[in-house]
Amino acid sequence: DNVWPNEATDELEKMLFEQQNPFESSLATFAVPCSASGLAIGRGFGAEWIRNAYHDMATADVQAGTGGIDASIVFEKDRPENPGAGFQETLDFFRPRYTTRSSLADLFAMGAVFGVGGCSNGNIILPYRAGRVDATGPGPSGVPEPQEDLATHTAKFVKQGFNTTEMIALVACGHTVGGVHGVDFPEIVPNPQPPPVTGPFGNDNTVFFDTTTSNFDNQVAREFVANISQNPLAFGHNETTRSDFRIFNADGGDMISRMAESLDFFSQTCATLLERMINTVPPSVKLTDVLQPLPVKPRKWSIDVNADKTLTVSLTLRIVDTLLGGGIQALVKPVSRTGAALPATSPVVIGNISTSTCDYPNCGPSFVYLDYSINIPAEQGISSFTIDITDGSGKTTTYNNGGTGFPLSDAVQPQMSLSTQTTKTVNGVTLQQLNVTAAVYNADQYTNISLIVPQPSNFSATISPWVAEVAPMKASGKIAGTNYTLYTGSWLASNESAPQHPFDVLATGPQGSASSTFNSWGDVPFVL
Ligand code: HEM
Repeated sequence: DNVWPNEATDELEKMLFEQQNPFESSLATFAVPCSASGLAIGRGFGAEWIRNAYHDMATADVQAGTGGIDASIVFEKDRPENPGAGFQETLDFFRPRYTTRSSLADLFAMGAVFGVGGCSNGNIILPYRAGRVDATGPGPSGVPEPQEDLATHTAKFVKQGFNTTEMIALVACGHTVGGVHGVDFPEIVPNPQPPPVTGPFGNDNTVFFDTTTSNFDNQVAREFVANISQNPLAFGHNETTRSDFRIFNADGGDMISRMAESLDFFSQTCATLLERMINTVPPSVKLTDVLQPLPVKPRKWSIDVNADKTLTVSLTLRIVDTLLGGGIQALVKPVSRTGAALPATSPVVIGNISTSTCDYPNCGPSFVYLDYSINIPAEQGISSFTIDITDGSGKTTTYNNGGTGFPLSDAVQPQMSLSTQTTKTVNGVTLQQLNVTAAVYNADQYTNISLIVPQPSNFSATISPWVAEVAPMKASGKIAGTNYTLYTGSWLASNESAPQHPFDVLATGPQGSASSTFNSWGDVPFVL
């Protein structure tokens, strides 16, 4: 069921669909337009991300059920089969989004979705599933290299799960964007190529695969079949490295001709094969259903316990804009801790209403963000809400998150205005410190209340599994007239490059547990 919350998909759903949102920079934006980038001349993010996904997948052995999209490429960047800056550039770009709720392998797969979507201007939208598991070290080698012969390439693709026809198609799909960079392949593209081009990020001497390098289209096939191709892997001066020539002719030229003849056939073939490519994972890894945008999704929320014995629920809802029909009639109906209906609340509108749109066509719906400030007696509290949305024709529909309402627990809540980010210098090293105060309802029932910040298990590894670093929290006062107790705890980073991974507050005891998870450091004031 497509309901909220869902730890496996919530973060990824946000990155996939909220492409131009007012809260944080979008990953997709960098692949749009396909030609633009902050990289050296001749390089583009879309092309790099597609190649990155293929090289990550290429170490798969589908028969043995190993490898696939597992981010093992980050441990394999120094291999001769992986030349060029593209893999490091891709890693640098996606690593900041690597969390307990978004594996690097899932991010790499999403990079391919953005590359294909952005470069095809929305003509090809790869369905996206989550759940890939990151490798903890390198896999066996397996990426095809241009100087290898056809038999070697065919065997490598079979190992990856693709027959000869599929190999031809997949290579054509990959080599419709980007090109061969002379700095990395001087034996294919002699360095320097006249005329020399310089730019702010340098020139890495690229010869593109086709004349529409920034379009994910069938031009690479059309030019190949017409014998007027600039593709250095097809007609380059170095015959040994003409791997595209050998591969495109592997079936006598049948498949590449069909791809050249019809853009629709090309697009459908690439959609099918690239989807299979990003979903190549060991059988032990279970991918989720294809991610669909939630019609209504709590985007940000917090609950403050006030001195006047009330709670302020601050809630930002993300709503598919077509549901609202241009208006903002969307009434939130909170439900108390015991299940009683509380007064309905309209959105607060100050200034312009925030929206989010796609970076390329067909990526998904546009959204409207509505803010709510809901005041509730602390004694009643909140457990969930539903929302009544009235569309442009005046019809009202209730959204109840698949029947149960949207859960919002007030049992454990960080109080951001009482929390701080600071630094502490230990042995000359400046370390980050997070000081969190949380309000806990009926705290007597818990034996342990702690602040949890996930951190890399190995700071010297490129990536490593997360470990939960746990800092105890201690009672620091009661909020008079309520059943809330404040708990305070501090987490000190163990390393100067500690990532600001979202934090949890967890209360456990013999009668059960309660938590507030995945809180953003950005909501905690920084104090010098
Ligand atoms: C026999 C199989 C293949 C060989 C020998 C091969 C070889 C190459 C070479 C030598 C380059 C130039 C890289 C650089 O200069 O940085 C390249 C670029 C590229 N390849 Fe392949 N490739 C193969 C299959 C694929 C497949 C299956 C895909 C994806 C589906 C793919 C996607 C790309 C992309 C997108 C680029 C452009 C990268 C950029 O411009 O930064 N390749 N390939």
